[in-house]
Amino acid sequence: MWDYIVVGGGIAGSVISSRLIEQDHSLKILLIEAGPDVSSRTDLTYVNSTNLIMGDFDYNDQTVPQANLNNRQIGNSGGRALGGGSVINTGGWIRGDKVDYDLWAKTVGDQRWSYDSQLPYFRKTENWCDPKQHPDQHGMDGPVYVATPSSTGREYPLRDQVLESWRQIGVDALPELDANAGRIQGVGAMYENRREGKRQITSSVYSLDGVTVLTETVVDSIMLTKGGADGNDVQATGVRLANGTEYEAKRVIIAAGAYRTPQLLMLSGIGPAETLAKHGIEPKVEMPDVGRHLADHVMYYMFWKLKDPSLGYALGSSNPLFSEQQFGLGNANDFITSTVIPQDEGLALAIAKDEADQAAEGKGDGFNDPQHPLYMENFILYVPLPSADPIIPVDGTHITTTMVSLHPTSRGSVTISSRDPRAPPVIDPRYLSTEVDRHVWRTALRQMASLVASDSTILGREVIASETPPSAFAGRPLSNARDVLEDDAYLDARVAAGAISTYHGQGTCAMGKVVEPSTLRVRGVQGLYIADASVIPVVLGSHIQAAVYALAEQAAVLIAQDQQ
Ligand SMILES: Cc1cc2nc3c(=O)[nH]c(=O)nc-3n(C[C@H](O)[C@H](O)[C@H](O)COP(=O)(O)OP(=O)(O)OC[C@H]3O[C@@H](n4cnc5c(N)ncnc54)[C@H](O)[C@@H]3O)c2cc1C
Repeated sequence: MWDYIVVGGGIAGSVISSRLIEQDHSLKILLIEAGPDVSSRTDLTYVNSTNLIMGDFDYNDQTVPQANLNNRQIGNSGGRALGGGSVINTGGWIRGDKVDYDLWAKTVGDQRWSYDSQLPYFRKTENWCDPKQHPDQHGMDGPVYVATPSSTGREYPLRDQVLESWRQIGVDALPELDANAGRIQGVGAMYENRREGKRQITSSVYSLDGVTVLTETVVDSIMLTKGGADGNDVQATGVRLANGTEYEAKRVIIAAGAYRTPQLLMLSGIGPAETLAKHGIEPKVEMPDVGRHLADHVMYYMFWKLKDPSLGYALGSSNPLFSEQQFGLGNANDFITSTVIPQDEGLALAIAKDEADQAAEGKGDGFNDPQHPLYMENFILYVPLPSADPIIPVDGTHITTTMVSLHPTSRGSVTISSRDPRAPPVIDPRYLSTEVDRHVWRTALRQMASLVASDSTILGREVIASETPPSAFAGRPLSNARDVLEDDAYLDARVAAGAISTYHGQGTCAMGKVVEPSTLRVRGVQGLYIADASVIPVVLGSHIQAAVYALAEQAAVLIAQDQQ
């Protein structure tokens, strides 16, 4: 009999297992991970690794066709290895804004989840590169090292022009360029959880000594018994593997991620009644919210041709700077810039339209809050990203702008396609299904045009020649021309044709609906807990791994304390 079985050895599962055994060395903990241990592989380690997205350790899920993205199926990556997302993710360390965490606490009615209450857990995770920077906000001796380009000796040739151009359109630098201190509006340094360029796999930087780890082992379902006076008390007693083996435990913690945690609940008989009935699964606890409220951040990028590539601004140019060793230690950008979408008439109209639609169609899920500040995140990468259309060689002629909508109000769902735990879940994020989200993207494209393609900025005047658009838009690049910026249909079409996922699925077993905020226990079930990205109840304007680390740190405390 195990004291704990943790299902999923990803970011949250590794942190929780590590912290539980650290609190009590006598515990018997079994951590079960579907993928292999890849900690000694070198083809995942550095920024130039090619075995990441769509590689050997990516679930490489696809969404169902997305109505507002030209019916495209959107790739939704997820790590399938010990370490989960930390094995293939990009390493951006972006905590998000205080207001999001405070909304989280308000939404679930529990101050444990406010920014100030989560701050000790953010700090517990971090080993910050600069001990003098906001020491009240950052941890200095946690397992995860966090670096900036400048702390690794990387300052890119366009750095000053980018900073100045943001200032020229009214976007200032954050204090100490720190976008991880509770405020995101403005320009901050790009933080990455790489140590001397190396990826930090969670299960390697958090010690699992004393934890029994089973890799390449898929859990089929949670074993549940029904008892009590009325026969309705449900108790988790262990897990059943896909190969039929059963392990008993006093407590089971599910940390299988935003797509596979709801899948596992449904396969165990916890979920919407009609889904369980459709697949012939014996219902144990009817819970319609399992798999609902899925949120994900949409990303969109564009390529910009430089006026004079010989100036050596982009990777692939003959600039000798880029051959220096430190330029291999992180992604090719200096800054992350978050801008707020103005609370103007356009936004008000979009909100009114969505409210009317939701009333009519009953689509509101209680978490959409368009009154909350809506942020757009912007990066300038000094290299063209890999792309099928247009194909841009890394020859120093182009840079990339990337945007991520941090507070989408669209919500989707995850469900199961079969009783097989290895079958991919059915993922429907319903990207851009609200007018607010479409309005946000139009506003963001206009802002990007004013940053890189207008006379108002150094970038627009001196550095960038024009956009190199996908073939469907050849002859009509994004520019600062009125006929482009005022053409909503054109702006919508650009995003519909090119938007992709940022792989930040969250909210599918939401706290306050599926799990108790004070314990992370699954409602109506003794001995069963969830702690991973699936429990985040409001969309976080972050890249969520920092939030998942902090959540898991606190989960290890709350679950250990829970006297059920
Ligand atoms: C390509 C990519 C890039 C990203 N870039 C960034 C970034 O730059 N910055 C950032 O902050 N975030 C980034 N993210 C997001 C971040 O990595 C995830 O949000 C995070 O990993 C979620 O943590 P988790 O613990 O909830 O789930 P995961 O880390 O996904 O872990 C879930 C684990 O459960 C295992 N599992 C699932 N089902 C079963 C089962 N039935 N039996 C046994 N094991 C199971 C999985 O194999 C997996 O290892 C990125 C993600 C991806 C995929």
